[in-house]
Amino acid sequence: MAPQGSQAELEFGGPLGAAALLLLLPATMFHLLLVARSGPARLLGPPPYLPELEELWSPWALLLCLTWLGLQAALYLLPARKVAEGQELKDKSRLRYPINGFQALVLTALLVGLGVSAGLPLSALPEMLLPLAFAATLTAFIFSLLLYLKALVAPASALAPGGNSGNPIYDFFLGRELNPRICSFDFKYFCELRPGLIGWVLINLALLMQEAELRGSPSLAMWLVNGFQLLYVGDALWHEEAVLTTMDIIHDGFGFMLAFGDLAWVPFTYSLQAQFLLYHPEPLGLPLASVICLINAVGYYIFRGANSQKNTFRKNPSDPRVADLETISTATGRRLLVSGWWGMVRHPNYLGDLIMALAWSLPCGVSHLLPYFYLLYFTALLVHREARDEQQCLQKYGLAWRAYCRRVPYRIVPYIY
Ligand SMILES: NC(=O)C1=CN([C@@H]2O[C@H](COP(=O)(O)OP(=O)(O)OC[C@H]3O[C@@H](n4cnc5c(N)ncnc54)[C@H](OP(=O)(O)O)[C@@H]3O)[C@@H](O)[C@H]2O)C=CC1
Ligand SMILES: CC(C)CCC[C@@H](C)[C@H]1CC=C2C3=C(CC[C@@]21C)[C@@]1(C)CC[C@H](O)C(C)(C)[C@@H]1CC3
Repeated sequence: MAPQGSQAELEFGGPLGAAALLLLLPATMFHLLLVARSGPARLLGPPPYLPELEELWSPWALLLCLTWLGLQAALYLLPARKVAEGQELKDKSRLRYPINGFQALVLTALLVGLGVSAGLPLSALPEMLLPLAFAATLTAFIFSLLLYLKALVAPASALAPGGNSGNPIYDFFLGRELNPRICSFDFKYFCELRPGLIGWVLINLALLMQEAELRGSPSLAMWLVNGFQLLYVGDALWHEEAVLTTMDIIHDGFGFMLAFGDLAWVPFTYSLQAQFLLYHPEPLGLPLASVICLINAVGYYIFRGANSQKNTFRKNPSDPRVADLETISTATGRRLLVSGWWGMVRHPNYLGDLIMALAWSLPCGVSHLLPYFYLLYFTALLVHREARDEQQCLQKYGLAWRAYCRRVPYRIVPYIY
């Protein structure tokens, strides 16, 4: 049995690490936003200047940010094509989740399309990125504070395995409650997939439109970055149910890390390549563009194949698509796949995701390190995530997990790592 509450091993360097990340993550996001629009675009140098509060704070940006959250919340509440059940909780119950994320994406696209044809100046959005990021950070901070307070009155069975150390900074950062809800509105599930991911592709689109205004038409590089990332977001929302088996939903509490990650970090840093291209146009020929498309397709094939194989297997191990795969039994009754994608490395889905991350940076050329920030950050995130997952699986499956590790020795990249 995993240790709970204050006895659980502290992650992210404990309270000190959490306090440092509380400051470092927003600072990095603002650094990237400032550097992307500067001439030298130096990832590792100092920011071109330090913005004054007037440049960051705008009541209009806050209003826009809250309207966006309100719109996505309204779309979340619309009737869903399906209601899915989550994994079994400590008290043996299962929560229910609406599966209508893709519908929200399509309806948002329709609304934005209507707005633009009625004169909505979407291409003005890139000029507002700094105050919008500030408003999103402020919203995430206040929201996390409310979540922390809400958890004070939550029953012990509703608390996450981590995030309840008793140290307020650590617990605020990691999140105390596992699935904070008001009635059937699940805040973590809502934030993980909707406002941030859809916001990200909307920012990308606005950058594409501004490039078209500036240069007559969007560049091929900008089309590729927009297309690849739209595919990624569309795929996440199409396979929305799969998020119910991720570490974030099953294990992590909902605190500043995920609230800031979902609402601010994803839309404003994941759109970095498109931001870079607006200010640093990169000529791209068709032969190189085709190679980059091929890299993205290979990454997507591995990512989707691996994620779908595991989800199908976890939902129904006798499904004909996975029934022939080799498995090993564990003491919990759940089995582990040891052939197919999951027999190649222990995290084939991470490998596919990383290959796609490379394809998103390549259209920006190799003259700057900045567009490769996502690839570097993502490698660090996935290596750390893999180690956390490994720890959790060892606790869950014990000897069977060790047998799996012997059978499949590489973690993410075959024969390398
Ligand atoms: N773009 C981004 O910023 C991010 C993207 N991601 C992506 O999210 C996706 C989900 O990632 P994440 O939640 O970290 O982890 P995974 O989807 O890899 O899930 C890990 C879990 O899968 C199960 N599992 C592991 N090995 C096996 C096996 N051999 N057979 C069957 N089940 C197995 C275990 O849970 P159990 O046995 O309990 O089912 C384990 O805890 C990934 O594709 C990742 O790339 C993740 C983070 C950030
Ligand atoms: C701000 C910090 C550095 C950490 C925050 C991490 C979060 C940004 C990520 C944690 C797990 C995520 C996932 C996705 C987006 C990023 C975050 C929230 C995901 C929704 C992206 C789309 C994928 O298809 C997915 C598998 C659904 C992802 C699930 C995990």
